Amino acid sequence: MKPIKIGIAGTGVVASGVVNILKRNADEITRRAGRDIEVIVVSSRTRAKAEALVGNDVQIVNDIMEVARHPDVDIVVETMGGYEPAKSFVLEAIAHGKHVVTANKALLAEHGNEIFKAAQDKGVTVAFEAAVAGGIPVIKALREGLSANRIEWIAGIINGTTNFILTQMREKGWTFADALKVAQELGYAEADPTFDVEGVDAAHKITLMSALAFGVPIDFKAASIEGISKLAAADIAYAEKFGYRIKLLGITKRVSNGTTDGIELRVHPTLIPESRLIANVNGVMNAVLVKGDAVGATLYYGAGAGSEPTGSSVIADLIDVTRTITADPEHRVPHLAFQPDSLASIPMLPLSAVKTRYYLRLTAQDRTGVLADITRILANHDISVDAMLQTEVDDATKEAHIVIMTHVSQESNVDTAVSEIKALASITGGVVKLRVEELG
Ligand SMILES: NC(=O)C1=CN([C@@H]2O[C@H](COP(=O)(O)OP(=O)(O)OC[C@H]3O[C@@H](n4cnc5c(N)ncnc54)[C@H](OP(=O)(O)O)[C@@H]3O)[C@@H](O)[C@H]2O)C=CC1
Ligand SMILES: N[C@@H](CCO)C(=O)O
Repeated sequence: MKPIKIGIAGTGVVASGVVNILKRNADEITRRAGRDIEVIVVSSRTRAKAEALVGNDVQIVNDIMEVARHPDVDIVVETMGGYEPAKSFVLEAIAHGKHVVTANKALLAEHGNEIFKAAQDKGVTVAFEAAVAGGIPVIKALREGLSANRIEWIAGIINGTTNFILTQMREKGWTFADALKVAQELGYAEADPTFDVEGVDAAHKITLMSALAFGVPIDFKAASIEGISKLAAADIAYAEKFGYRIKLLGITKRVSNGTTDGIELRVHPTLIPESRLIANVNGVMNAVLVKGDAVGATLYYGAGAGSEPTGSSVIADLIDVTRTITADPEHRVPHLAFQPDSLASIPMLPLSAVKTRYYLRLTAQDRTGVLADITRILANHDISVDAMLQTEVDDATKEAHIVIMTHVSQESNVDTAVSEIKALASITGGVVKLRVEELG
């Protein structure tokens, strides 16, 4: 059979992984795909960079649209990142009847509904395994392996950069800034690393997984997002005293009971019992826990970023698309796991509706009655205390830290209680509030 012809936009970290693996594992890939997969054109604004990657036998163009419109290309690979020109490039390629493989979660979280609709209308596929959790085939698991299940929840460490930073800070005492710099040097971070550290990248990924899990349209605006930039080393240490590790988690949950029906979609630093496997996922590694009603909890683990791990996912998509390229579009796996005319309209729940356990850290003056005031306020808002610790009073400031672990409480009640606690004269600093997930 004649080779499948590929055009790649971008010559960066991910594109390099794709090109290098395609060269190194050409035989294995052909045996799996049933035909050769051949890169025939790449775009680059720096010709020398592209030549160093693909040599002289591959066409190199300056204008990405030449890749999108190339008459011989069957599948385009979008590895530029960002919203534009990536969106125009992908839509142009679809309009020209090309299948698309992309690693761009930002693009799909913001514009995926429009892009998948355009692809469906044109009868082409947009594949995006590399967009979520780097080298871990979790999109495949959600779309295919778990398709018998009602998915109950997903919780994942889905940003390699922040997990790398948290690990280096905890294990090696690195500063946040140093750890981020190394993550950038290793090619893990986004072009704008605030997407990583402020939780936006994880929110893009959990938004895509939420749509796949629950059969709803992609709704990035519904995500509540909190990153790790304000996380204090003191809270990492106190959490450990209670037997917990702090990880940046993306969480999506279907809540369906007598009083609430909807989907939670959130990213925030989270306390996880240190006995859980996922609490021990370190460095750039990612892990995604998926709870299905039939299968129970399943865990997917692997490198969440980096050139070849991400290239591995891109090529898996290339092979998948190659295998189905001649299939009737109706018989391909739907983009969002559910048939496009079967997407449901389920409300997205606000953060105030979340019910979980909470970690609170207060800085208080050493005054009689302060603990009584705090516990009275918590009790008034239906929040019961599971455990508490108080540090020794600092001689200089006459302040101590009070750390409280609550039982399951409602976020809106906790927020009201926190405002009242902050207003107490004896509370001198802010109140740190972190969520706890048992993930049992
Ligand atoms: N790095 C990683 O570990 C992972 C990255 N991803 C995603 O993969 C995508 C690419 O990431 P990565 O490879 O790290 O990014 P890089 O910055 O390393 O590479 C991006 C490439 O895209 C090209 N490019 C960027 N902007 C433009 C533009 N305006 N016009 C034309 N070409 C452009 C550049 O090519 P040139 O300079 O040659 O023109 C550059 O080589 C992103 O969506 C990212 O989120 C997903 C999973 C993991
Ligand atoms: N910046 C992302 C790349 C992989 O999506 C991360 O660190 O996880």
